[in-house]
Amino acid sequence: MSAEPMIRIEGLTKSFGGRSVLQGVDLAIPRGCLYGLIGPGASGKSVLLKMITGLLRPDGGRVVVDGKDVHAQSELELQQFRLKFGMLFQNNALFDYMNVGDNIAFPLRRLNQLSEEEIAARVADRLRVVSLPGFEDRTPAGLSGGQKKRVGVARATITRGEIVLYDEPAAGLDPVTSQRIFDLLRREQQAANATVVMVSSDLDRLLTVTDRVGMLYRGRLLFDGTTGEAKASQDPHVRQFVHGLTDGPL
Ligand SMILES: Nc1ncnc2c1ncn2[C@@H]1O[C@H](COP(=O)(O)OP(=O)(O)OP(=O)(O)O)[C@@H](O)[C@H]1O
Repeated sequence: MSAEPMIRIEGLTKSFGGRSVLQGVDLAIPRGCLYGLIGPGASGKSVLLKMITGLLRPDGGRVVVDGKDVHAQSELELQQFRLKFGMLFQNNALFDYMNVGDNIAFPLRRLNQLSEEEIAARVADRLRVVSLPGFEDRTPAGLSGGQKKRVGVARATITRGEIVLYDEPAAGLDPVTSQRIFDLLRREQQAANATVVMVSSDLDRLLTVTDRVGMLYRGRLLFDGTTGEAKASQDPHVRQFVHGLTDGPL
């Protein structure tokens, strides 16, 4: 890991309709790190992910990704910049009118760099990695929830983006399938040495794969540290949240 973080967030603020969501968030995510972003519902985790990609503009502060001030870019530059990312967003459903292969190939075709043969080979490789070999011609409607998520992972990693963002990658899945998804994301992150930011409310499983963890609470980053430090934290908010305790300040 080099000294300059892949993602540097400084004094980030955001309000919606007069309601403050982020109140000065500072955060540095090292290169090659799998970073888990946690916090109670509506604490701004998804908002923060969207700001990292430039999909949402902050009211104040800066997001610097790979040395570039994200929100100082023009819309055209931003479109180019977003190609750096793989993304699996919470409601980022698959396109029902496309088969599985075309869904996975979609971000790669937008790059417009590879031949159809190369794209087909990459899609087949991704499907093998997510244990769905030969699923190219299937329709998303005919897949289970877990299979859809795995196709989503295949799509998020097909461009070999240096940065991959996952918002609730295993929501709604059974415990075994969830753990398999987290293990898969970890393997992929390590194989590509990617910088990954992952939001998940499934803390038990999330913390089996993270290097570092940040907790958002009341508009601020209440905690930032290694996974071990998060588990051992004596801060009453962090402790209650990480261990899922009913008694405490939350
Ligand atoms: N585009 C928007 N317009 C108005 N309000 C928004 C918008 N996006 C987010 N919000 C509000 O910002 C707050 C934070 O939302 P966000 O989705 O980031 O929470 P979260 O921490 O990801 O929550 P959860 O764990 O419940 O998904 C919420 O109160 C939400 O209603």
